[in-house]
Amino acid sequence: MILRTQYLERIRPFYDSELIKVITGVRRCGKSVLLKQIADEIHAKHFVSAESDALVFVDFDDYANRELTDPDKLYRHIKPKLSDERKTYLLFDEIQNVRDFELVVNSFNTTDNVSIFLTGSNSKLLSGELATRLGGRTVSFHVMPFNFREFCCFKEAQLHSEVPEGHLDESMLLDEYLTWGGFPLVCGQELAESRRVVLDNLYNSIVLRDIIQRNKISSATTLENVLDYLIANSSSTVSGNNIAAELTDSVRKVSAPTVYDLIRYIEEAYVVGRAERYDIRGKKKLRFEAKEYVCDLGLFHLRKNRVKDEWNCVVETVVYNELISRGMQVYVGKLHKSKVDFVAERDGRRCYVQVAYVMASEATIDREFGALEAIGDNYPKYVISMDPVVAGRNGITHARLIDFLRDESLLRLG
Ligand SMILES: Nc1ncnc2c1ncn2[C@@H]1O[C@H](COP(=O)(O)OP(=O)(O)OP(=O)(O)O)[C@@H](O)[C@H]1O
Repeated sequence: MILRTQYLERIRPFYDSELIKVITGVRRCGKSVLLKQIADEIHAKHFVSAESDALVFVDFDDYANRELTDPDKLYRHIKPKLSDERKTYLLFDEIQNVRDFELVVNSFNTTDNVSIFLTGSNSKLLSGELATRLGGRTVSFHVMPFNFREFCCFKEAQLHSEVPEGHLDESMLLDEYLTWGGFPLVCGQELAESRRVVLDNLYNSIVLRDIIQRNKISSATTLENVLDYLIANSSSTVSGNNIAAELTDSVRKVSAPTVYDLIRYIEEAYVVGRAERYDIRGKKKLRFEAKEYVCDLGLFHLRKNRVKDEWNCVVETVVYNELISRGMQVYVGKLHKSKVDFVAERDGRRCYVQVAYVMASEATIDREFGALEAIGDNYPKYVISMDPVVAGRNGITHARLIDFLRDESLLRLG
C-alpha cells in the first residue's frame, strides 16, 4: 500500500483534537485505506493496542457490520467502550450508511473523551450539513486520487521485481498518468482494456449511487449529459445557460436552473472541482466565470469526445488537481482584461501559476510570462509547460510539468 503521507501529515495534528475529522473525496480515491493508515499511526504512536477498546474501527460498507447501521445499535455497541480515564478513538468508514448518523456521532462527541474520524464521498452530507448540525466542530480533509508522486511510488512498488530501482522511465509514466489518471484501482491494471472497464464501472457507480440516488434525480439522461459536458470541458469556464442551450433540442428542454442544480450535485460528489475567479487588483472573489476541473484524467479520457485543445486542457487539469492535493485553495485569476491561470493559496501565503502545454514560439513565451509580469506584486510566480526548461525572467520561474509534479519543493508560496 502506498502511504498517503501528505494527508497523514495534514491530519496528524488533529489526532487528539475534539474536532471531528471528516475525510471526504470522490468514490474509490482511497479514503478507507487512508483511514486504516491513520488507525495504524494511532496504534503505533499512542501505544493503543489493536485489541483494546481505545480504538474502534467500523466499516459500514462491510456486510458484517450491517446491524450497526441502525443508530440505536451503534450507540449501544460503542457506549460501553468509552471511558473518562483515557481517550477513545472512533474511526467510522462510510458513515453515511448509518441512518441519522449525526445524532449518534454528536452524542459521543459532546459528552465523552473521544476523538472521532469519519469518511464518506459526499461533501454536502459530511462537511456542509454535518458541520452545521455539530455546531461547526468539524475539520475536513479532501482526498484526491493518487497524484503523480504517489502514482510513481505505486508503479515502482508494482514493478519492483522487474525493473531495478530508479530505472523506471519517468516520461512514459507521465504519459500513462496523463491518460489514465490516478485512481488506485485503475493504476493497478496492466491492460488498457481493463483500465477502461474499471473506470467505466467507477463512472457508473458515481452517477448512480453518489449523484442520482442521493439526490433523487428523475432524469438520468440530463444528469449524464451535464456530467459528460463538465468532464469533457474540464478547465473551461462554466455557464449554466450555455450548457442548457447545448442540451436543449427538439425533444428535450433543459433549463439553466436545472443545470446549476445538477452541477452542484456533481461537485458534491467531488467528480469536478470548482475554481472561483479572483480579481487580483481588486483583491476580491468574483461571482462569475468560475471554472470546473475533472478530479481525474482517466475520467476525462473515458468521457471526452474530441475536445479541441485537448492537451492544454489535460495539462491545466493536472496542475489544478496537484495544487488541490497539496491542500491549497485555488482560484483562476483576473487582471483587468487578461487572465492568470491560477492563484494558489495556503495558510495566508500565495503564488501565481501560468500553464501552457508547449510554448512553441517566442510569442507564446512572451504571452505566458507577460500575463504574470503584469501582476506587479511580490508573490512567487511560475510558468509550467511541457517544454525543456526555459530561462526565467523578471523573477518568474519556468518549470517543466514533470518536475513540478515530481518535486513539491519546486513551487514556493510567498
Ligand atoms: N494508498 C493506497 N495504495 C494502494 N492501493 C490503494 C491505496 N488506496 C486505495 N487503494 C486501492 O484502491 C481501492 C479503493 O480504495 P478505498 O476503498 O480506500 O477507496 P474509498 O475512497 O474508501 O472508496 P469508496 O468511496 O468507494 O468507499 C482499493 O481496492 C484499494 O486497495
